[in-house]
Amino acid sequence: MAQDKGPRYDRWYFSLMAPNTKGDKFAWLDPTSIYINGKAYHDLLDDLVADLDADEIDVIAGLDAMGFVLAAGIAARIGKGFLPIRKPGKLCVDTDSASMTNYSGQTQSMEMRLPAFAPGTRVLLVDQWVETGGTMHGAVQLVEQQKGTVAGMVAIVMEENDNTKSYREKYKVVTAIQPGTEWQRQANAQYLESFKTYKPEMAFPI
Ligand SMILES: O=P(O)(O)OC[C@H]1O[C@H](OP(=O)(O)OP(=O)(O)O)[C@H](O)[C@@H]1O
Repeated sequence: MAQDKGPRYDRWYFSLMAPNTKGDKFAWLDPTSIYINGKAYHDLLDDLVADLDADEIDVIAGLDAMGFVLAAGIAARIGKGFLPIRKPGKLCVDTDSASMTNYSGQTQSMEMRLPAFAPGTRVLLVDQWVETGGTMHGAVQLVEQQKGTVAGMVAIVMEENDNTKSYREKYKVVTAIQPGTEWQRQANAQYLESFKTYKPEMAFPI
């Protein structure tokens, strides 16, 4: 029997996200379990693509590493190209660099090929998850350094804080978990009630 998606504010695939079992050095959850299951991954892409206007986007930038998975999926769905924004030292071509501090508290750089696009190009930024917003800040800098325009931001969720509030005010932000919902509240608290019943088998592909 086909899995019912559930309402937009309470999609079934949200509860496939896995809790951290490795402690403080790691992110508090792992959304990649969604990607294992074809129905879940495509229901997620359906939700993200539904709120995008392809006519307002020239290229989809994915943030290293797991942002690549969603960015490439969205690019394929809406017929756009894919631009990787990478962690440092990965690209073997000329690069621009931007500094950012993420949830771990460490300041790192991010890199994008130079040049990547013509001035005025509209770039959609896609990441898996936005916690502090630091990684997105690095990506915004890279786009603006090459005189591109940020066409919007996409993630499974954007936790709510001062950084991300400014993103919602300034850009079109599309998230699977939407503001004002119980799932958003739990994401802000960095604990999902679904962790209590989560089992890896729930995401198995068959
Ligand atoms: O909003 P922030 O505090 O910057 O955190 C969000 C970033 O952290 C996670 O990636 P991570 O750097 O752990 O790398 P990964 O994609 O390789 O798992 C996530 O996918 C974002 O890229």
